[in-house]
Amino acid sequence: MRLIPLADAEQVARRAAHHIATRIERHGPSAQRPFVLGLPTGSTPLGTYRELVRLHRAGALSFRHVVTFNMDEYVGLSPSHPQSYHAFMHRHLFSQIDIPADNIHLLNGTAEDLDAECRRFENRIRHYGGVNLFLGGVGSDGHIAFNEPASSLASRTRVMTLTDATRRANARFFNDDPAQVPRRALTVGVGTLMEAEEIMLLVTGAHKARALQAAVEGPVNHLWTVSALQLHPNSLILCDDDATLELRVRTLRYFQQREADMSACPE
Ligand SMILES: N[C@@H]1[C@@H](O)[C@H](O)[C@@H](COP(=O)(O)O)O[C@@H]1O
Repeated sequence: MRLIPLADAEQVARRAAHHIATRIERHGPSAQRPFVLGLPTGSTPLGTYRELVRLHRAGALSFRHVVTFNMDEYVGLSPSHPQSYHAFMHRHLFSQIDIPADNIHLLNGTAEDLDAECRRFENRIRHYGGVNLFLGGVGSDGHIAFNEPASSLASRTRVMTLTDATRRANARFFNDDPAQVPRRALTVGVGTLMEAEEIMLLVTGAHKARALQAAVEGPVNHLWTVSALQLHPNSLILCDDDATLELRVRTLRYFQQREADMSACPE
C-alpha cells in the first residue's frame, strides 16, 4: 500500500486527477484497447472531477477511448432522478468531457431483475478485460462503494441493504431526511474492486480519520471493508492532513519519508 499524505482536499483532487491523466496517457488507449476507469460518487471526488474537466478543456486529456464503470447506484431511483448516481455523474463529469455515451456504464437501480443486472455489469467489466484503475472514496464507517460493514471481502456486484449510518450520512442529498434515502443499493463487491489493476482511494476530512486508520493500520476485517486494500498489490491512498488525525505518528512519518524519497527519484 502506498499512502500519500497531502495538505488539503484541493491538493488531493489535483494529485488524483493528474494520476488518472498520466495512467490514461501511458496506456495509449485506442478503440480496440480502451482505458477502463472505475468511478465513485460522493462529495470527495468532486474536486478531482473538476480538475479532470479542466485538463480536458485545456486540451491535455481526452476520454474518447476511456470506458467507465461506476461503482454503485441506489435501488429505485430512475436515471433521471436528480439524486441518482446516473444524474450525479452526468452533471459533474460526463456532460463536460468527450466520452462517448456507449463507453459509460452505470448499474440500473430500476431494473426489473436486479440480480441479472448485477451479473450483466460484471460481464461487461470482464468483456473489457477488467478495470485498469478504480477510483474510490470511503464512508466514515470504512465502507467502500456500498460495501457496508460485514460485507464479504470476496463479494461481487449485488444488492445491498444500507445501514442507518449511511442513510443518515447521505440524507444531506435528500432534503436532510434519512427516510427519503433509498434503503437499498446496487454495488460492485469488494472482490470486484480487488480485481482492478490499481485502486486509488481519496480520503479527506477529520470525519474520515477513523476509516483511514482502519485502512492503513487496522487488521483486514470485514467490519471495515476498506481494510481489504491491504491485500491489493497496487493500492494508493491520497489523504489530506485532517484525515491523518488517528494515524500513529510513526506511521505518518514513514509514509512522508517514503514520498520524500520517491520525489527524489520519481516513478
Ligand atoms: N456509495 C458512496 C461511497 O462510494 C462514498 O465513498 C461514500 C462517501 O461519500 P463522501 O465522499 O460524500 O464522503 O458515500 C457513499 O456511501
